[in-house]
Amino acid sequence: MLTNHAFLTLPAYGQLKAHFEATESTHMRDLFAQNPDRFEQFSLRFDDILVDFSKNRVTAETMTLLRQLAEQAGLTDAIEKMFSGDKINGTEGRAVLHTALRNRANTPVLVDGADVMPSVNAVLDRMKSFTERVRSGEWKGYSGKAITDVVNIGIGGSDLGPVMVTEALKFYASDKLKVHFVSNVDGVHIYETLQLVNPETTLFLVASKTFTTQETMTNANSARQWFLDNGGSQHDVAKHFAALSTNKAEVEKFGIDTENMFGFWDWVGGRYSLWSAIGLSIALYIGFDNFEELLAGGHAMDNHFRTAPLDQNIPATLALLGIWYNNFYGAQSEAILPYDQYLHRFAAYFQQGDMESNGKSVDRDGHPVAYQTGPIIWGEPGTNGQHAFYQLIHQGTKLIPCDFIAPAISHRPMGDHHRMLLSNFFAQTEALMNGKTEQEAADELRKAGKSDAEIAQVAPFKAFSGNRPTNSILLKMITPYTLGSLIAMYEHKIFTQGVIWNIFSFDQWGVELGKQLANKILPELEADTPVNSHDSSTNGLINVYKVWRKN
Ligand SMILES: O=P(O)(O)OC[C@H]1O[C@](O)(CO)[C@@H](O)[C@@H]1O
Repeated sequence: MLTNHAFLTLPAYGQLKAHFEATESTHMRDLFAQNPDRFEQFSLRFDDILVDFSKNRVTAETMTLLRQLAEQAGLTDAIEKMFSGDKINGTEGRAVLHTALRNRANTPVLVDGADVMPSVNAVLDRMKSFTERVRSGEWKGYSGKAITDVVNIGIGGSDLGPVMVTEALKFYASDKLKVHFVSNVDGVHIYETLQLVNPETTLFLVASKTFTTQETMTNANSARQWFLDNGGSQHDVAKHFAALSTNKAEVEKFGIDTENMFGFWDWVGGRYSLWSAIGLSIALYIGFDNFEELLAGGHAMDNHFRTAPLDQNIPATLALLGIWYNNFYGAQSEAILPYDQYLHRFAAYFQQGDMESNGKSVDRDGHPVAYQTGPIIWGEPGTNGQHAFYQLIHQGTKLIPCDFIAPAISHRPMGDHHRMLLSNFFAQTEALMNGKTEQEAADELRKAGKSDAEIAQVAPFKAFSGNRPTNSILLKMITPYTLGSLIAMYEHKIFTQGVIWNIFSFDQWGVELGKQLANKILPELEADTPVNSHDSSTNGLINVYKVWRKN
């Protein structure tokens, strides 16, 4: 278990508070003017990833104090505990070992005294041979045809990771196999997906750690019914349905041949499971070699996180910067802005990764926290975001630290597109940092021939305060390996913050209450008789629904 501490009483917290008060009004423009080496001093490289954090409201002293905060919170010890299989998920009594899933060094990792690596490798071997059989066409559907479409049915961590990675690595995909994802219990999702596929050539992957999740089981049942109604027989289900789960009993109950079950373990959190059997849709889509590259990239970042000193440690640095804004500047959110269309689901993926992990308000002793924990994560790919919400980032009243992510080389070089995209990537962080003074705005207007009256009227609106923090994460190219490293980098950032805030990052009790209430309401929706067992709002809504659904 992790060592507990009181975040607000860590000596470095008090020092940071005083440092914040003394430096809050410093403008990054001045920091850059004073220090020509700022980029070298405040950027880190890892393989083909450059993390430039120089456009943050920090000095060398800020970073030193933040690192002291991490040390005082026991980060080094916590990292070792996670990697070595300690049961750091305290409320569920579980180890947290997604790192073992990508442990390409194959060094033993012990849980309750037993090495998990042989089981990890055995599942990977089965995934490999299954992937090869499906991709080569050797695996046949019931009418003897090869598989052309894979439909992954899952939700949350059993969906978002595979969706994000298959989109991000589309360049590596085979054109013989399409992937589709069904997550929402809204029948529209499965209906529309089934319109696109043929039962003879479709493989359904039912992806659920627990195999009890309402949305997934409902969609899986509808998919099986559709399969049976459209030419498949009960006997043929084995050729068209596979399960990715930890729950063998429920898989059997559903009727999936356990030969077609790819297992994982309770020490894999749902939102950290793309590296496990949950990644089968990824392996099928991009091939097993590429899936292994993804694992290798994640493993390389694990080694970096575990061994690099704090001043060289990329995930820890990003985590500390996040804490600086979250706990001292009072920033409520962080934006993730990938300048790469293939990464268009990256922010959505880390909405779950971060918000389900660190959206907690009770510390590891079970006491309410008296400080802010996990931020709101949001974002869209650049340049679309620029034409939607960047106005608020540039000139709104809120401080929104942003991560800008871009590859130097595009997989699809089309004319000048990539250069234009990157000119926006570079320009935005420069603009957010520098801003534009009212005087500069007035000078521009004067040059454009505006009168003094016009200038006085318009210049205030054309001024930008700047001093808005950004990290620039420049990758050489989005390959399976770099993507693996990038994902692991964010995972460890989230972990580091959870350690410093003294919260449990690997449970998610907050999603339970809504599930329980939905289960209570579901039978109440059957009859047309009005309900009166809830508050007046809930009763009112249900009763209007009961009237309206009749038309
Ligand atoms: O894989 P399962 O068990 O279907 O769970 C799906 C998702 O539901 C949650 O438990 C809660 O949203 C997530 O953590 C998880 O990723």
